[in-house]
Amino acid sequence: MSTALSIRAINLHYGAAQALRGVSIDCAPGRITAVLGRNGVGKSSTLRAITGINSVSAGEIVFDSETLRKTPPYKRARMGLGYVPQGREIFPLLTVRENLETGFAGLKGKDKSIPDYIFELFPVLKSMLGRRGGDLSGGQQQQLAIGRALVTRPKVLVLDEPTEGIQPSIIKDIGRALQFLRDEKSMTILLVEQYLDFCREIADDIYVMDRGEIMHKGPASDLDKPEVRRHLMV
Ligand SMILES: Nc1ncnc2c1ncn2[C@@H]1O[C@H](COP(=O)(O)OP(=O)(O)OP(=O)(O)O)[C@@H](O)[C@H]1O
Repeated sequence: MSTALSIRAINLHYGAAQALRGVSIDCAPGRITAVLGRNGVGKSSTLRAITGINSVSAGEIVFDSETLRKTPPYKRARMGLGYVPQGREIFPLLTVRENLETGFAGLKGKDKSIPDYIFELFPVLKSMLGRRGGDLSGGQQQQLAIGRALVTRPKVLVLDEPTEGIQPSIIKDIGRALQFLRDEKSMTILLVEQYLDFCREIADDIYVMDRGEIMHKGPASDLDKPEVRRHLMV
């Protein structure tokens, strides 16, 4: 299988505590890969290893045929790795437009624009361009965080729990947006989630984590198997 992003047997430690144990994930181009697992099993740590925020203690991450070793997060972003962090992390005092423009940092002069399709996906951002990020609802902030990542023109989009704390109608909009990015923009998407129904609806491939390890990988339909759900029950 060809991959756009490949995580190979990574370990990650916080001091003496090991958070990831030999985690391997392959993201096929133009598909949505979802990583599921309960709280604290290592989903965010996996994404932070991919983006370079946290260093791995073993294994490797291959993106766009390049092995990322000490590559800092801003260089990974410039290479085309877009990241939507858990909790959104938008800038509350900047306007919506300014938040989106922070995505220009790694772009060449002629590319420094906000693609129109972002406003087609999330019309609310257009109507609120002059408002401060902090004035937006949680769901609107999530749309802004996704929009900001799209401004960077990512080849691979990585999202940490995009449905967390968000109302159902906006979850639907986000699901549709991710499917559009996959189907119309051939984007490769990796997301971590706890919301099973969302993953069953939009994901192609799933990985299930438990206590720092991958316990299962397969098609999204595997979410109906009792032995897979066992790892996800609280
Ligand atoms: N900065 C940190 N320092 C020390 N331990 C950490 C740190 N971040 C995470 N951990 C620990 O590493 C383990 C994995 O955490 P991680 O946040 O990756 O899990 P998660 O599956 O994303 O959970 P959640 O859904 O709650 O975000 C947990 O035991 C957590 O307590």
